Amino acid sequence: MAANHLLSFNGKIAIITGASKGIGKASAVALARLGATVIINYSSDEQAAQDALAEVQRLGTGEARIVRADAGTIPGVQSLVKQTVDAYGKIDVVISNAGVMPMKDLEHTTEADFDRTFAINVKGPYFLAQAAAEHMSRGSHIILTSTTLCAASTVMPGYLLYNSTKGAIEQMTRVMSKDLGRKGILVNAVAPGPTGTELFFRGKSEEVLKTVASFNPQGRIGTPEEIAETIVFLAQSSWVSDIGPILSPTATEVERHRTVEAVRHASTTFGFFNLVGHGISQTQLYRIFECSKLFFDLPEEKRMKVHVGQALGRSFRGWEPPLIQQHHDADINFVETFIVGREVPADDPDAGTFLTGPNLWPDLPKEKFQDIILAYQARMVELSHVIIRILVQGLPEAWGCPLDVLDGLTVDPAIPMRMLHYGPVKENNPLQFGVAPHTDFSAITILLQQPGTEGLQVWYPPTEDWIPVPVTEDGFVINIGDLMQQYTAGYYRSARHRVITFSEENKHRYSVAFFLDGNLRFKTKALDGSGNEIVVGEYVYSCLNRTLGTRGPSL
Ligand SMILES: O=C(O)CCC(=O)C(=O)O
Ligand SMILES: [Fe+2]
Repeated sequence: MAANHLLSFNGKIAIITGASKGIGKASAVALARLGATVIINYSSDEQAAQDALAEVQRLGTGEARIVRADAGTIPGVQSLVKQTVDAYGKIDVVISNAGVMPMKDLEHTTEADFDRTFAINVKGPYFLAQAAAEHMSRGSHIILTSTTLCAASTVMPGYLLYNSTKGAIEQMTRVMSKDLGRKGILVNAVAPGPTGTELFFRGKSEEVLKTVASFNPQGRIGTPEEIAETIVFLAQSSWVSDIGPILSPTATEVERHRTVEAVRHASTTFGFFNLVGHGISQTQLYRIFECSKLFFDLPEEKRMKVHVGQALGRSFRGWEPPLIQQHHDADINFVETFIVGREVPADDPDAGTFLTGPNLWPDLPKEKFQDIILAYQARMVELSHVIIRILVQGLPEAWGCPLDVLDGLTVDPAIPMRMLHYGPVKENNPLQFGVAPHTDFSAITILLQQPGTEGLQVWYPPTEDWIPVPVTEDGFVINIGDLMQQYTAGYYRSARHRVITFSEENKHRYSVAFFLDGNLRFKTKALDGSGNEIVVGEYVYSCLNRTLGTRGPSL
């Protein structure tokens, strides 16, 4: 599993401009080390490109090829894209790294200097993004290169022209991320400070280098490898987090740290991520859908026997027909649900209290239904414990949270699990949702989507867009719920999401949403120390009551 994680760029195609030297070369090597196929673009130094190619090939992990093209011209970037797509059929990562750094102040800039510098540093990246975007799918990345103005601006008038181009790149990044965000392509920029590349050393005296190094908080000039690490981080698919290294006893600290970082990044940015590397076999995973089908195929009178109204007291479990739970008065939710909770015997003193009690089991063979569902549920409790700990490790260090700070959540937890069935919806009515826009009340939700179906979408505020959440084979969708957002004072985002299953075909969709609400008596303040204590039971009760409207069972 650890090895698998190390090769997290397996099958990914990355174009890197100006990759024969410096930061571009270091990025090509770093990505190839993780399994990527790298397109090493260069414009003039054939020997350096061959050396970079050889270095990548020596790794024996990723593939590579060199492509000569002038990354500062439109025909150049178009040819680069064409050669890549002809060979590999797609592009996953574009790193616009090629650049020039002439020393030109206002007085000494000629029109030719201006045009050439803007062509390589701005025009090339602009049109490369344009040419590449149509071959890039959701979750792919474009990374542009800016520059950092450290401390009090260290930029001397001599770099007026160069820094003008980098200013353009920064604005381009902001707006292009919105433009391409609509297609799910992520656009970022790295802004290295003084970095020890050949381009940087050119024309600088020892003395100048010393002065520049002193501007850096660490008193030294950075290395291309350090910048490449950031580029690799940005190029990682933010939707997918592999928790293999957390579960594997042989994984290194670096690998574990990478998982924590990926989860932290996704949870602060989207509030959603795909989780793989959980170690649960495909057979065990997908058997739960056979249970769903068995149940929802039962005739209505058999489903009625386990109607939520039959559940003991306020334990809230059993069959919930469509239309009960509503998030807004006007919306219609076309989903029916079979709810299973933690099995608490009827003679337990707490049985019948909120979310606590025995499950209602329909007239189906125990070994084909109940046993499989409870085994799945047990795995989800274990998995939720692992995820909670990863999330705790991703919290700001300044909060000083011990690893087990939220462990109490997973002790005898309230775990309503909704086995969901969306019948065919053929009418395209904007108010007709599988599930209307909402956030979950839970700490976290572990969702399993049926392969081959679609419909789940998440709201992404920066681009004000609903983004489809793809089904990852063998993967879970994890989302941060309201309770976790409260605990982390908003550091992790509880993201709005919805389900739309409208389709011309007669399509059913099944999914299973496991909500870790947590131990109902567990209480803590927000982990940054702010606010009042939150008691899980009280919190979830108030959230649930809000959405049930007048049609829900009284709790
Ligand atoms: O079915 C799904 O994919 C999501 C369901 C959901 O968001 C929910 O039940 O809270
Ligand atoms: Fe949800």
